[in-house]
Amino acid sequence: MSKNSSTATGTSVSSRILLDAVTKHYPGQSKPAVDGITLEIPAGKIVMLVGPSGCGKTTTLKMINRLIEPTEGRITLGDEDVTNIDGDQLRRRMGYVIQAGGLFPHMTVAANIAIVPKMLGWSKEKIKNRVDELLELVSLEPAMYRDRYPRELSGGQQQRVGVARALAADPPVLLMDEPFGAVDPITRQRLQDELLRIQEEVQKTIVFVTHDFDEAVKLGDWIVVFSEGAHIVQYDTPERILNEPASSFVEDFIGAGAGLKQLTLNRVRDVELAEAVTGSPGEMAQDVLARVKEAGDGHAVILDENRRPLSWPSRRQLSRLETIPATPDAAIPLVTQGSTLSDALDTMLVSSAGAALVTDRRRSFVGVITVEVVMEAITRSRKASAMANDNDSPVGTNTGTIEVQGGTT
Ligand SMILES: Nc1ncnc2c1ncn2[C@@H]1O[C@H](COP(=O)(O)OP(=O)(O)OP(=O)(O)O)[C@@H](O)[C@H]1O
Repeated sequence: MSKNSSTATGTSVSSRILLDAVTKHYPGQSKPAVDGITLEIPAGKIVMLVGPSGCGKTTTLKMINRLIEPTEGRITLGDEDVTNIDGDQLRRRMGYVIQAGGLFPHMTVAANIAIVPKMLGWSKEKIKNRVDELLELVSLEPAMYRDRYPRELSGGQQQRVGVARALAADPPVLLMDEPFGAVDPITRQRLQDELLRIQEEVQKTIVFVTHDFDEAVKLGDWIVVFSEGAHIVQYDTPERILNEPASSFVEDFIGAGAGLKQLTLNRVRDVELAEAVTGSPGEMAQDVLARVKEAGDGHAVILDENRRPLSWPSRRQLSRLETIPATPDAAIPLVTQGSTLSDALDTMLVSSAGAALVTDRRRSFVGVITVEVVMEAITRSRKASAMANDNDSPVGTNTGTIEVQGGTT
């Protein structure tokens, strides 16, 4: 549901973007890289641009913030034609995130995030508060990270700072070009989950380029499948693209296992979790073991004082302990309520536990998800016809100027 109103981190109103018969012809190229595209990006939604290499995704994205000038056509943001306004000014209103965050190596994390607010002449106090607020938003402890340099961060942390920087001046639009392309699959999964959580709070209009169809299904409210020349082969919801691919081109692009990909559409919070016996550090292990036996369980979840999972010992491990240690076990399979069932399944398979611990937004324990529950969900989503209401489908064609329909949302 898009809210389109004031947000948790600012007061800007999201805006619809419209590319109206936009063409990009690079000098010396025989064919246009983008061929007369008309594309509506609804306000407050995530629209994913996917397609084979060289089909014109990045060119389309960069024309929106005028890093690339269109050869023909018009682009509007809300009611405003932005084709002729100053490019620098426009880019302050559109956050831009690229692979590896694109951070300036000689500037601290705080200085990187503060670039646009400084240009806008904010006071030192306001900038400092905003930097800390954004670091919190992207799950980086401000006191620990604000004075570090990019080289002192992991790839995933750099990417988070990149997102924080793009959000700094609370722009209505975020443009993201393969932002998670350079990180390992587990970090990528976390960053995707975080983006979805942040989007729940900030409700931006997001255009996101990716090579990865699974990423498109997971993040997109809408997906545009391009062929060469940014020709729109299908512009639809992830459900409908999976269930009713418009052509064999789209089918090939989806690849094998469309049924399994449906799992990307369901989240852990949508399924029933199992309860678990819990224990605390310092308790007698035999007391915890007795509770595990009484409940007929195989394991106990050890929680810290904030109910965050520390470890997940089995009966056998408990029987070897005297008191429960406070040592965290980095290898326990953990997912959040916002994780997709597909990611949950991956986590379980990697850990071979056949189950994973589920935490909420504050990382507190809420229950256990099992492989059985995920398998049931696969059966259910196969049966469910994913016929979403298509009245609100945004416009996407390559056939010339469209009539602009009602308002900015
Ligand atoms: N500066 C340029 N000059 C000439 N041709 C270009 C330029 N930039 C891109 N192109 C061409 O335009 C087409 C579209 O490129 P674009 O980078 O938009 O594709 P893409 O879909 O983002 O590709 P990828 O997924 O590989 O990043 C390609 O054929 C590319 O070779």
